[in-house]
Amino acid sequence: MQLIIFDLDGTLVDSLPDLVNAVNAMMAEHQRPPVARDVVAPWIGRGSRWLLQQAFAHHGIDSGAPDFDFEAAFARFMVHYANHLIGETVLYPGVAAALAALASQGTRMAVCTNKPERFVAPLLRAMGIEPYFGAVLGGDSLPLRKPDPAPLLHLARHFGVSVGQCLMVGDSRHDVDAARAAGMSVVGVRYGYGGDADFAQSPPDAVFDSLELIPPWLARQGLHLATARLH
Ligand SMILES: O=C(O)COP(=O)(O)O
Ligand SMILES: [Mg+2]
Repeated sequence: MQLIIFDLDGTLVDSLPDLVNAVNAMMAEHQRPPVARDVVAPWIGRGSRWLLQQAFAHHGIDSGAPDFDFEAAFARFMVHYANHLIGETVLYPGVAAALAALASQGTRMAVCTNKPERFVAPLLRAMGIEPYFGAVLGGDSLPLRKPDPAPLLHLARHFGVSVGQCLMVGDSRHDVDAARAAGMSVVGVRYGYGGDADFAQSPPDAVFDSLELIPPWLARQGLHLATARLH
């Protein structure tokens, strides 16, 4: 693989506690009780607007109603998330080691997340992994976001590689759907927010419990391809 494109939330970082803190700061502003982490988890992966809409809907608030100022609420949510960006967020086990192993093999890497772009570089920097990535796209970097293939195709073009030379790594069906639509290979991580339920709907080529299993899997794939070429 020439380029590995990583999803962020649920794949590289466990940002659920901070996203929940931001959601619940919003709920408090709207006189609603906090939402539990396991309720919020499946709402992550389709972008911040969708996450906020789900939280309002959970408490019976129609954020699409004509008299509801969703843009004002979204702006408040962005302020809360900026305040909670790196409070409790951590790298998943094995991420640092896997990125180091891939970088040492000369693999180029990028991040494609639906999280708003302004948060992505500060978060990667705080986690100590920013230097690994040659490009980063957020959910508002382009007119279309995952599951649309546009950001993945944009990254392939940016690096000057074909889609057949790209691997997407993600935790949700939106990652799988985007990769399939782009014509890229895709593997899933089971520990994130989509999990087996998402992968049953949109099956990746392989599913792993740790990113550390990806470099040896890639090596085996390379071996298989080489063997196939010999025959
Ligand atoms: O939905 C989000 O805001 C982020 O999601 P992603 O990093 O999993 O794309
Ligand atoms: Mg994700």
